[in-house]
Amino acid sequence: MVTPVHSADSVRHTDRMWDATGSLRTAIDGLEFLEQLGHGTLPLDAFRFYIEQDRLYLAGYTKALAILASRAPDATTAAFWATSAASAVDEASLHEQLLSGSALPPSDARVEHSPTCLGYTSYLIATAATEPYPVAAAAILPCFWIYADVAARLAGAAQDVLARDPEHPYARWVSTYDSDEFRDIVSAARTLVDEAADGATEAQREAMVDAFVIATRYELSFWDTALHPMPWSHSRSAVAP
Ligand SMILES: Cc1ncc(CO)c(N)n1
Repeated sequence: MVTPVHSADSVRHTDRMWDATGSLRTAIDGLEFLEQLGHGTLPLDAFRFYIEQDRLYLAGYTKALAILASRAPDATTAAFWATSAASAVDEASLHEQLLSGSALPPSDARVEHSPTCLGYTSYLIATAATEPYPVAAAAILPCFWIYADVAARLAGAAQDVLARDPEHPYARWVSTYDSDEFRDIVSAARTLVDEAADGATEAQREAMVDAFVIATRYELSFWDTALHPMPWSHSRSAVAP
């Protein structure tokens, strides 16, 4: 029997990637933003800022997924990433509805990427375009997995919010990501990343862990900076007429 190169143990490479983010995930679990989101006590303007940034994020994420699709090893894998790109557009239209509806305070300020949002989307697009396919796939995985993990934990608290107000925008956020449908997608994405790891070199497998850690750090920062903004050191108005 031919033994595959990496079958010396049965630990999935995505488990190793997950374990490497242990301390970041502990920090995510303790985020005030998520605690308040789950309990419905998050200030509406912080949620609006998050949704505005996430709309910009989703535009970049869609492109990163489309690039990843073009680099996939076979048509089925390409179709999975391309379908995810299309789903991100649907997700963005939900954001659009939220922002134009009356649930959130109106804002006429011109929205530009926060440093975290621009850093994250630029990182995903650059990695999808220029890194080996297994590393590019690993970088995109936290977007799926961390969201499902967080939403599952927030679901209990959100039940209470939903019971009080079935239309609450925060409850809708949790139910989008804490769903069987989304869990199945996360599981399929994980399988594809494990398959990519099976065919990767040892150096690429290490780079996969690094990419997963970097993207998880951005996930943490994305929520954190919605409540505790880390704006550009100079605003646009300081340089533009
Ligand atoms: C920052 C971020 N990561 C992941 C998702 C899930 O698509 C999202 N909407 N936003």
